[in-house]
Amino acid sequence: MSDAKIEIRGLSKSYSTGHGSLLAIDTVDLTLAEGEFVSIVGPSGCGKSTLLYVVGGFLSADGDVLVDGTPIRGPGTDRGIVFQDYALFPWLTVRRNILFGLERRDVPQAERDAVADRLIGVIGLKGFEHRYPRELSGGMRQRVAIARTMACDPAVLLLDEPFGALDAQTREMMQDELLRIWLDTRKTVLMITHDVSEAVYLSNRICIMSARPGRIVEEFSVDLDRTLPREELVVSEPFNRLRNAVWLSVRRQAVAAAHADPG
Ligand SMILES: Nc1ncnc2c1ncn2[C@@H]1O[C@H](COP(=O)(O)OP(=O)(O)OP(=O)(O)O)[C@@H](O)[C@H]1O
Repeated sequence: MSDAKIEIRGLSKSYSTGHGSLLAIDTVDLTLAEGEFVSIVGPSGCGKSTLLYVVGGFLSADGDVLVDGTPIRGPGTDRGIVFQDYALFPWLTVRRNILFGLERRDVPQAERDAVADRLIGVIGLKGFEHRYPRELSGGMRQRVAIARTMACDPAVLLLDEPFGALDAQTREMMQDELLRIWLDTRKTVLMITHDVSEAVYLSNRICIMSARPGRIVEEFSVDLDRTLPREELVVSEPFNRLRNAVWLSVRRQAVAAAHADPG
C-alpha cells in the first residue's frame, strides 16, 4: 500500500477571461507522503494559489487530486486551509473564530472549551479571547486564522503564504510555532511561499514551479538538522548552500516569466 497522503495527477486548470482561455497550471504531478511538509515556490502569477485551491476543493480542474487514495469532491474537513489575508469573521470574537468549525460539528461543549483554551495558549493570545479581529494586529489575526484551522485537527494543512503579510519578527515567531506544531503532529503540509529561506527552514521538500502555465520543474529535498536552534541553523553551510540553489532556480523561472507573453 502506498503511504501517499495526497496525489495530484495530471492537474491542469484554465480560466476563461475576457481575452479567451488562460492556462494557469499545466499537467502538474505531485505526491505528498503522509507527514511530509512540501513548499511550492515560483514566480508571481505562475499558478501556485490555483494549485492550492484545487487541492482544497474550492476550484475544479482537469486531472485528479486524491487524498488517502480517494478523489476529492469539494472542500472537506480533512483539509484545513489558511489564506494569506486571514479571512477571519469580523463579527466573531477570537474565541468564536477559533471554534467556528467545531460549533458546526457535533462536538461537546467541554471538548470545545478545552480546544479553545489550548489553542489560545499556543498562539499566545490569552487575555485577547473576547476581542474582535479589528482590535488585533495583523500578526495576531493570522495566529487566530491558524488556530481556527488547527481547531478542526485536519490531517492536511494547506497554507497560502500564511506569513506573507507579517513583519519580520512576527513572521519568525510564527514559523517557529508552525515548525513546532508540525514536529509534534506530523500533519501533511502543502505551503506556498515567496520566501526561499522560509521554505528551506520549514520544509522536507521544495518544489519549484515554472512561469505560467505552472509546472513543477525542479525539486529539492531538505535534510537539515532540526535539532539546531534557528540562529545556528540559518547560518550553517548546508542551510545556505540549499537556500542559494533554490533561490537560483526560482530566479531562472522569474526571468522566464518576465520575458513571457502576458496572454
Ligand atoms: N479567477 C480568475 N480568473 C481569471 N484568471 C485568473 C483567476 N485567478 C487567477 N487567474 C490567473 O491565473 C494565473 C495564476 O494565478 P495564481 O493566483 O494561481 O498565481 P500565483 O502563482 O499564486 O500568484 P502570486 O504568487 O502572485 O500570488 C495568473 O495569470 C492569474 O492572473
